[in-house]
Amino acid sequence: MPTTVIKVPSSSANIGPGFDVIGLALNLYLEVQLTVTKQDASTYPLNCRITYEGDNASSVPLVAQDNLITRTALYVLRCHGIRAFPPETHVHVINPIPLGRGLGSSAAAVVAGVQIANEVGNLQLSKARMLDYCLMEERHPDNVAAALYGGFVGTYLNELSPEDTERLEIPLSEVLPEPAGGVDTGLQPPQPPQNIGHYTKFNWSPEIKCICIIPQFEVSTAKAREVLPDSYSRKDIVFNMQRLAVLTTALGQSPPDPGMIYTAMQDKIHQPYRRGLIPGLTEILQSVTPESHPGLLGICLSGAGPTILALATANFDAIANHLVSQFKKEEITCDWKLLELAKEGTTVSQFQQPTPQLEESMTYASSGVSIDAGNDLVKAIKAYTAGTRRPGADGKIGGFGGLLDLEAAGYKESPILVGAIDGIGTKVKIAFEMDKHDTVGIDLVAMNVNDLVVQGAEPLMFLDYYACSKLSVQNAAKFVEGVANGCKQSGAALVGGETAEMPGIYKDGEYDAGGCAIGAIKRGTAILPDFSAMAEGDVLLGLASSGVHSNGFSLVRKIIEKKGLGFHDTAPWDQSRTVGENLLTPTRIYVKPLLAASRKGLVKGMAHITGGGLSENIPRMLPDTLAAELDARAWPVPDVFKWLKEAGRLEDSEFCRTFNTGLGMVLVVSEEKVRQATEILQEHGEQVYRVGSLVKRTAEDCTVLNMDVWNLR
Ligand SMILES: Nc1ncnc2c1ncn2[C@@H]1O[C@H](COP(=O)(O)OP(=O)(O)O)[C@@H](O)[C@H]1O
Ligand SMILES: N[C@@H](CCOP(=O)(O)O)C(=O)O
Repeated sequence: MPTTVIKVPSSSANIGPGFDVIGLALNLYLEVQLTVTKQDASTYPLNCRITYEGDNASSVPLVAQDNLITRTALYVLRCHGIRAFPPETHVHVINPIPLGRGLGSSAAAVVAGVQIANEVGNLQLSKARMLDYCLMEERHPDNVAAALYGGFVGTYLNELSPEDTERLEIPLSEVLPEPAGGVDTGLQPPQPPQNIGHYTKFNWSPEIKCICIIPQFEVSTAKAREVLPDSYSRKDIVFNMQRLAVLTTALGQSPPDPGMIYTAMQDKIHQPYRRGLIPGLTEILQSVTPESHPGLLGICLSGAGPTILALATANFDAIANHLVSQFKKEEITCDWKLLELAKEGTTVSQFQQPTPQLEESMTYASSGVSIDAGNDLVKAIKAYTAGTRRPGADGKIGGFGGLLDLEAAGYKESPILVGAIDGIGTKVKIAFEMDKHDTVGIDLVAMNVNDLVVQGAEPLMFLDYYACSKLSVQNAAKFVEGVANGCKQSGAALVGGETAEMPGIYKDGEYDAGGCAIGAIKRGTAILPDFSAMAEGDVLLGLASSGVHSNGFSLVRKIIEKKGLGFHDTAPWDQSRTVGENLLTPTRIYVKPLLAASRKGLVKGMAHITGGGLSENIPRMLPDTLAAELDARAWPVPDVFKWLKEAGRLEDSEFCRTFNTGLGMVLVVSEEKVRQATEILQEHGEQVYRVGSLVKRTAEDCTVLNMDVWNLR
């Protein structure tokens, strides 16, 4: 039996000066699971069974003619000559939107009701017509337009003909079957006029997040409208219109301008009159400014209150904690939520529930693992893997194992095989935050193939492992696109992988990834590092990194958080990109240049600078008798590292034990081969620095001289 899932976003209306005009859909959703069993009769009134979980569950009526959601559905059905729900309709509501707090719970309920009628009555209503029905009930268009269409919207109501105006102004009790009115009331309720309201969507800057401070008491919107005057002075109207015109554009600009937005969010039309309903309102609104709380853009009452909406780009906890403590002075307890714009409005989707007999016999899918999604993914990524074919491997996937013909790959004599396995650590978290999944696969390949190539091995094949809670074919396919991209850069064929759906292990929307590369070294060629060839006085060459690469991200995220930055904020060290975009820069893959140099016998050893930074990785390529001595003045430290070092107050030694500091690879080359090695590497696009030399080992295995240059600005 199919279940229809209707998801309606919450909304914040007015945003200061836009009383009854602007609405902002937010990513906190009312969900209705709707099932019609198609049996002959039902024992429930109007054939409708309601179950409810969520805010105020104990006080929400569970009778079809009383509950706002089903009453609305009934009104729409009756306008179409359908008196009751089809037997038996089960409406299961999951509602995290707090009721009566100014977050559009009633608008969400009304929109859900209209959608339910559209589904069970097969009415095929357009969204514009649904808006008419919604407006027969919620007479202000701001919340319902946002809930229905999503985004940041501006709305107006049309001037209607006198008859239509009369219809629209019919009191609610005459429109809807009144709770106590029984089955015959509202038999022929008034149809809504056509095109009661219009809306448009404004841009919304992706940096802006919505801090909602939700006091633990209700203010009914109806009551909060009763306190408003019937007319206003021209001065007050002009005050609001001036701000409103600026605000709708200012909130779409990137980066948003706090100075402009803070003033543009002020209001003289509703907030001053509602302060009697919300203790301390005026003082609380005035208690924060962009100067006192950097990151804040503006503050206002959300809808009719009592929720306070603070728009901000950073410092969310500090702003929220301050506002919660202001309410505390009035002895009011609050919750708070950090919400974001819900771009999409109401969505309707279907899922097939197991039939009653099948409910007994469980399926793999019922436990949360979808074989079909896995198959869809394999289809989606076939083209990517095919793009990685190379001599010896056809880049096809789907077999039990991935094959590679060594002879066809150019290894006539049995070679030395080298294997590497690695992950990308918590860099994936930034991919989740940015909803950008096509580059972390490159990082995964880089971490493995860079480890192979430092031994002198040519990467030949790669296999990846992607584990998640629920498979998003789209995200996983993007991830594999990145893996294939990395494979192409390093000449390895992507011969297989594993996608694991493990409900309960990972958080929704998150995943982890690992990968394994196999490479080969021709028999007779040096396996690196070549300890016996290394000598005091050998030169250390460094190759520039592309940024943080894939290590140290737990520390990076901590520093970003400590500085109150979000991943969508402009990077303080790179004004052209956001923090997240900059940090997602893929790890550089050094395979082709390093193979070119090592195959010419120009390199004695190479160190891939990963977790452990310079200090821990360089000694891994050295014999016990030799140590590395680097001069920190010899290579430029990228701006991202300068910022991280200062923002995290990192000690020099900690800095070079955690990060690559600008060098992704360090090579040992004899003095006479430095020029040739440098030329070959530069021809392959590398930036090469002479960063130090090998010295006799005493106590330290790696010393970096002149680290104080890292602290000069
Ligand atoms: N999901 C729901 N189911 C039933 N009734 C609801 C639901 N959501 C809202 N309501 C009704 O709407 C009232 C709140 O509406 P309103 O005063 O406009 O506040 P809000 O700012 O939350 O929209 C609730 O007290 C309740 O009667
Ligand atoms: N423009 C309306 C908005 C009411 O929003 P709600 O979320 O409190 O229902 C008003 O200010 O009255």
